[in-house]
Amino acid sequence: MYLLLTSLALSYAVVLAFYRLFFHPLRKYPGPILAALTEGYELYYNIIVGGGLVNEIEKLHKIYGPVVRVGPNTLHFNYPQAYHDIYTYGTTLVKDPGFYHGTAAHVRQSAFAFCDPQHAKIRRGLMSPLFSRRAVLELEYTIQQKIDKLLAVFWEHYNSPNSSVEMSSAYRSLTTDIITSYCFAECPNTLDLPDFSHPIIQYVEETFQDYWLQRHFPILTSIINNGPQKIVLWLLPKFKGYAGLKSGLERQIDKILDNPDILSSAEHETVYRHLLEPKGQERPSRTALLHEAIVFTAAGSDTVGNASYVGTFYALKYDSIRRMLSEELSKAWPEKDTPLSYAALEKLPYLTAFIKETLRFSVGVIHPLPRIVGPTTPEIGGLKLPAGTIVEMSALFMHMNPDVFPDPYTFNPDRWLAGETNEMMHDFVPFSKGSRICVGLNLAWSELYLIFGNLFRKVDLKLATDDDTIDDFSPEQRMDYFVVQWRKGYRVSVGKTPV
Ligand code: HEM
Repeated sequence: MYLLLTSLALSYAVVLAFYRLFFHPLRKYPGPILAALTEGYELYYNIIVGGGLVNEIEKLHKIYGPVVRVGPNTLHFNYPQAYHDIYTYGTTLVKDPGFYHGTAAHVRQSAFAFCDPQHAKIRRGLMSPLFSRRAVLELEYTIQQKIDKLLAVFWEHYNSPNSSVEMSSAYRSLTTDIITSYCFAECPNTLDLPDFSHPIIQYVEETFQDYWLQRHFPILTSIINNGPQKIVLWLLPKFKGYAGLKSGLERQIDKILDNPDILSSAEHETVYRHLLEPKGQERPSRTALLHEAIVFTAAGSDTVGNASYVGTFYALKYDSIRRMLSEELSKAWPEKDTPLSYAALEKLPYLTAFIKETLRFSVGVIHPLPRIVGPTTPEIGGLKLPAGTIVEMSALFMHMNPDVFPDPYTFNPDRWLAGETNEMMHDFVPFSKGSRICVGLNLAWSELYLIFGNLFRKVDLKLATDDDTIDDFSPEQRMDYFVVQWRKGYRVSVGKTPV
């Protein structure tokens, strides 16, 4: 019996391999044979190498050209027209369920994980009023309050010449408190821990690191959610972060469901209020509320935290950048103890160029975002592809395209100030494009203006270097866990600006 089953399985594998290599509609596209044969190629770079897929794809494009078969049924592109086609043909291309239902298995009922464009549109419609520019302008005080708190921690705990701040955790604590206050009118007060060691910071980082296990073994998420917690976490300790994040948010949601009046007494509008009072639509379930809350906490903190972290590094590494920021801010903001609004900061040309360069360079969501070609999808980058083909292009390849951004691996805000920037703006896609563009982009912009504005106006930061300090956010340092993570980090010393 075993012999029969084994020979059947082997025959199936041989026939499948033969089909994928010689009869598959993508057979004419170049790429490594192993990638054409099996999804194991992607698994190897995601899990065994550990966040290595984007770097590998970069190498593959150098060998095979602008279109590479990176999986049995997947093409990765490396030219702007293809990116624009994939992400703007709206509902004719959908998010790939094979990818999103695995990677986002822990948040299956969130807008982020919905692959059906209609479902995503309805859910996004419920939440988007909280993320409109108007709402962001009304609630910017929630951002300013947390920045003030970070600065107070700096003055109180890091004002001696021998102390230094680990900036990744500091920024992630700040952005966690911001996003949770903004979305839920309640936050874990991670900034109350002056060494920035609140467990939620680690939980979020670990949750992203679990993405590839979930992507390739989606059953793990069911086991973690439904099995006895202690045993499961003993067997799968990597998922402790996710379990911690989830249980904290569950407590918050249960409190609200038990006593919905809490929402009307909250300091300001919250995402729960929008979700629980849908006009003419079905109210999302407890699980859906939880899944949205996890997405907001993770997506809202990691991405802005990463951008702040990378941008600050270059402002400190290159004195000219730091000087330009300080001078512009001092002129526009003479009374630094009176807050300056986001609307005023937005008008500053150098700060704006610096933030654009930061978003270009830091590529927060670095993984290619896979979409499935539908029967009515027009050509992608000039190619007519069969329905069912998975197409993708990482934003990294847009932002590091030397034809549009000369010398792309140099951090250079001046590129945004020298003459015509239309072409760069067209290919500047930190938040993706089209119907699945980032929900939180208005909030992200305002956070970055307020964070950089306040820090470079009020704090005299200096890089505190040692052997472990990163010297460049270069390809060798980056890891692709859907979001970008870095192998090395940096610390800073803190002082007050003179006036
Ligand atoms: C610099 C900061 C940010 C960057 C670079 C960024 C980038 C992105 C990108 C590229 C996507 C598309 C993902 C995909 O198609 O799979 C996305 C989606 C999303 N982002 Fe952001 N994001 C940022 C900040 C935020 C913030 C502050 C929030 C706050 C709530 C947020 C919430 C979301 C949500 C809910 C989605 C899913 C949208 C959907 O699938 O329809 N993001 N983001």
